[in-house]
Amino acid sequence: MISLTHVSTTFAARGREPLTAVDDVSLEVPRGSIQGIIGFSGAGKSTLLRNINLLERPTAGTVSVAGTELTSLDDAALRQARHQIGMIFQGFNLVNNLTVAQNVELSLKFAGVKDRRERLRRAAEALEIVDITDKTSVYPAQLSGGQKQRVAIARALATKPEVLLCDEPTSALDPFTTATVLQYLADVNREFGITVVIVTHEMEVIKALADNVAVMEDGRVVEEFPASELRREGFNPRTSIGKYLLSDGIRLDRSGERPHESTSAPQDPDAAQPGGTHRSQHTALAGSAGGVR
Ligand SMILES: Nc1ncnc2c1ncn2[C@@H]1O[C@H](COP(=O)(O)OP(=O)(O)OP(=O)(O)O)[C@@H](O)[C@H]1O
Repeated sequence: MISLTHVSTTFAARGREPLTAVDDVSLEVPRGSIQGIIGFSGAGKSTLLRNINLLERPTAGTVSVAGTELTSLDDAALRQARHQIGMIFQGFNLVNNLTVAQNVELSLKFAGVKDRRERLRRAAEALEIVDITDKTSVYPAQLSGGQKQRVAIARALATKPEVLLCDEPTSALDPFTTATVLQYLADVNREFGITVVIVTHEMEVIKALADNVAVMEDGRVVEEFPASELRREGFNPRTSIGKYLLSDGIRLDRSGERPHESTSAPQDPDAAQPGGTHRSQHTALAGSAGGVR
């Protein structure tokens, strides 16, 4: 369904060293599956996600979605093809001076649905999918974070996309609301067969939702595995960053020792514990992957 072949994205700014955010990534996402992309801050996850709908055009490589090679399309054809790809963001990106219904209707307007009644009907239908029909006339400021994300999901679904790209969709939400939003994403994947790609730094999100996992570091996909592996006892990710991401969340060093910084990735994060070595992994990873949230 989604096929990335040798995709690279380099940002070049005058007076600065070019920065390769995505470095020669090839990835296949099967139709109807949920692909998780995980990695530390700065690993290139968001850039790779934005490469899929060409919100960020890769500097090299090809991107195909549903059999169409997006990287070969002209601007008009690309605008049309993008209607097959919905996207939601960490910050929801709703238009504050439009009501909930108008926010969803706007995406249909952009998609070229000319008839207003048809737009309103489809907006209501999309809002029903995420059970938020009681809020159609309110403004985003009157909604909770979880409600805003549900409206954003409705807006993304209104054009009946085949693919839904999710950029840290639950990072701004509490755990309970996170579970609710993930449930809606799981439901739309199952009910409508929508292929989902979700970027997150939260392993819990990957465990709950993904079928397949890609681990990114320094712009590269360094490891891929089926998410079911995460539930298998004895599963041991191949790379140190994969192992680290599997570890049990935040553990603070209370020893008072402050190991000197290393710029290389840890060799054996399983060995982290307790009293000192863990922080050195944080600093080591911060050096190699741009920091840990
Ligand atoms: N438009 C841009 N111009 C220049 N550099 C950029 C741009 N967008 C991203 N970068 C850089 O590319 C690298 C990868 O960024 P990206 O946002 O893709 O990482 P990420 O893994 O999604 O991080 P986070 O989890 O913090 O969002 C970072 O070093 C970032 O500063």
